[in-house]
Amino acid sequence: MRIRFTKMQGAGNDFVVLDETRALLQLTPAQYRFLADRHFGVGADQVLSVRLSPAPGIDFEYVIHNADGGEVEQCGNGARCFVRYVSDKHLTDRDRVRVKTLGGVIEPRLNPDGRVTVDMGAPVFEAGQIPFDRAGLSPHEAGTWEKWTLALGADPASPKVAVALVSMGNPHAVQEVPSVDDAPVHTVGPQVENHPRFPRRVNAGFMEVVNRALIKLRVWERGAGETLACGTGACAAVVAGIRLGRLESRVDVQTRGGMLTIEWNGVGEPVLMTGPAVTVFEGEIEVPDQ
Ligand SMILES: N[C@H](CCC[C@H](N)C(=O)O)C(=O)O
Repeated sequence: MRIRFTKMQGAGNDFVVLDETRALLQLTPAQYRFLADRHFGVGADQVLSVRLSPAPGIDFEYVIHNADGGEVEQCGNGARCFVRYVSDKHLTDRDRVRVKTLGGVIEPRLNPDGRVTVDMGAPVFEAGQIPFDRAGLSPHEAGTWEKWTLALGADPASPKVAVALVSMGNPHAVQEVPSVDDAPVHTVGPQVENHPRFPRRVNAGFMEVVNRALIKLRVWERGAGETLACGTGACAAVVAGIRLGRLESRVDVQTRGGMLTIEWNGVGEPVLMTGPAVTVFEGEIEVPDQ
């Protein structure tokens, strides 16, 4: 099957964007993996599908697949690219749209300065909330949303990490580190991602607090590995830091791919994320029938 795609990136988190407003492509997980493959396909962290919505008051549906082919609830950097895409393709004449994802309704809007702000909705804290269900807990793991101790091995003497559990529609386990440059992202990241505490896996954030208005962040993403930036991960890290009294209500997040700005005014309030959204190139590719 030959399909057209648009390659986009938001702070270096990159995407294959598919226009499904006229017809659904009905791709398989293997075909999503092919599109995301950096050697045999286009190459991306996620594949984003743009669809119309039948629901009143909702303009579009936004379907997100990770590079491993799995469908997930939310993608923040992708949401900025989403509104840039529908505006550039004249699929809407408005700068602000309401978009339904598996993880809830979000509202991205184009700003005059070319950056994009997304109302990401309100965060959810682990309290037996989905997807932080309690299945698979071993006796020596326990805690509250802000300090959940994860044993990184079956042996009781194995190393442990303390994470803050925040859902932005998709699940995040954030730990504070003295330096993101020295953080064990590629060893501890996969261990947290695949920990039995998270039956649907989890995104593993590593946050360095520089001051009350600036953090550095690296994220080992569920289903994609370390990305240059993670929008929902930036939201989750800042929300955790604010609730723990470590950060102000407006924080710049320095990622390896660029700067994001997160604003949050407290529990029950929406998280606003602002950052770049760039179209890199358009293309066509023959996708194997799998
Ligand atoms: N890997 C994430 C989805 C993409 C999130 C990230 N790219 C973002 O910008 O929020 C998950 O499995 O929940």
